[in-house]
Amino acid sequence: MASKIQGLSEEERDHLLPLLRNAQWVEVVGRDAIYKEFIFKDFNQAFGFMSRVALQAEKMDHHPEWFNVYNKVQITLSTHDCGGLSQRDITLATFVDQASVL
Ligand SMILES: C[C@H](O)[C@H](O)[C@H]1CNC2=NC(N)=NC(=O)C2=N1
Repeated sequence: MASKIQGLSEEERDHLLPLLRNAQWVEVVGRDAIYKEFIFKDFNQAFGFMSRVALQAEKMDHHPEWFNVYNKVQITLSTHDCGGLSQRDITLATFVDQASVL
C-alpha cells in the first residue's frame, strides 16, 4: 500500500508560498498547485532543461505537468496522490529553478 503523501500544512504554506512567489512561482487559480513559465535562448536550451528535470522527476518519482513550445516551458506542480501541494512539489520546484540556470 503506497504511503499516503501528506499535503502541506497551513504553517508550511505560510512559510513556503512567499518564498515560491519571490522565485516567480504563482498559485494556480481554482487548484492547489503552483505554476511558472521559463523562457530559454532556443529549443535546445529548453529541452536540455527539460531533460535535467525529467531525470530528477524519475529519481523522485514526482513528475511535473508541463508544456513546451520552442524555447518556452510552462510547468505546473501538484501532488496527485494527495490532491494538492506537498513537500515533494517544493523540492521539485527548487530543483527546477536550479536546473533553469545551468
Ligand atoms: C505510481 C507512482 O509512484 C505515483 O503515481 C507517483 C508518480 N508521480 C507523481 N507525480 C506527481 N506530481 N504527483 C504524484 O502523486 C505522483 N505519484
